[in-house]
Amino acid sequence: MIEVTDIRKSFTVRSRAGGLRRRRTTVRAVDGISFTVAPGEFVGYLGPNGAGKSTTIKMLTGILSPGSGTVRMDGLDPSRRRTALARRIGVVFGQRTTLWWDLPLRDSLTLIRHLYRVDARDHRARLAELTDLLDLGPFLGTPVRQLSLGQRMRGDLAAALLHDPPILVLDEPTIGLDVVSKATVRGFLERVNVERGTTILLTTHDLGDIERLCRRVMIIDHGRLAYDGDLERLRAEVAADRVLVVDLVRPAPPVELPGVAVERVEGPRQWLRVPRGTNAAAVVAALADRAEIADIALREPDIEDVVTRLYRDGGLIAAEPAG
Ligand SMILES: Nc1ncnc2c1ncn2[C@@H]1O[C@H](COP(=O)(O)OP(=O)(O)OP(=O)(O)O)[C@@H](O)[C@H]1O
Repeated sequence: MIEVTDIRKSFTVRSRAGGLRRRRTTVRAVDGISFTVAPGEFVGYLGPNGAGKSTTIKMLTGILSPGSGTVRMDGLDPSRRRTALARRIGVVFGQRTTLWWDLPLRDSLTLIRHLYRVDARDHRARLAELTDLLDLGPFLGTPVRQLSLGQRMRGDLAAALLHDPPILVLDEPTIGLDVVSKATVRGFLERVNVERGTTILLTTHDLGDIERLCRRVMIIDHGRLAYDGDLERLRAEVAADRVLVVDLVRPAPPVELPGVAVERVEGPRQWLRVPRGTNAAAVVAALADRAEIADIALREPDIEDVVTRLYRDGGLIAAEPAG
């Protein structure tokens, strides 16, 4: 169980304000966030760059203390009980590894057994299981520095789960992975969640991760929760529109078509928002009557669109408990 109550964290940033003068500004990285993740839930944590995701994750894992508010991970306060917490949670940061760079993967995993004081027999059984699920066998003897990104990520997942923690926190676990490695990692995470009942909080920019794995999503922007609820409801209410990216032969004023809003114009390129229920082919045909088209592409909404739209429209969907 993860319980977060009104956490906040600000950073003071110094910048040059011209000449020798320096300006201090305060960045409210996390600005009053509350949520609960029940045991066995698999929740996606999304938001645009700089929204406050990593800062939240750092507070959940005890790397940073909240400026105010409380965090309880399986009942523990992460910033005060880091050692006890380490045995109850697994953490994976896609951008860096917890493995020892020069050691073969197997030795890294053995060291982790000692760190977490896992019983030797339990360790053997768990390692065998994880080796099988993540197909680690072919590279257990390879030094971590020689592993591909996908292999290393599988090694990191094994390291995070060797001590069988009830909670797993993942920060961009599929970043940079190819399609096959992504599928392996996603399939593995799904099994861990379903078969072991592990509670998982997943931060990602990859909507594919979310679609495959999470029923509930939380979206953060400017340090606040903009949405907390069902993925399907979010898609239906917010991400309904698609965007037609049109390259005209010559720059032109924003095209006027019924029901279609021009979002952006850059030289000959225009971005047209096509609402759900509007036939994109009919829009293209109407457009072709008015202007000469050089190229056209239809873009499905991605996470950034969803978040941008949530804010552009000003009407945040009220946060609601998962259900
Ligand atoms: N140590 C720090 N010192 C100063 N400012 C920081 C620090 N860490 C984060 N910030 C600022 O806090 C805000 C939130 O950053 P955070 O890393 O939590 O965002 P994020 O959602 O994880 O972004 P990304 O998707 O780019 O990883 C940003 O404006 C960032 O510049």
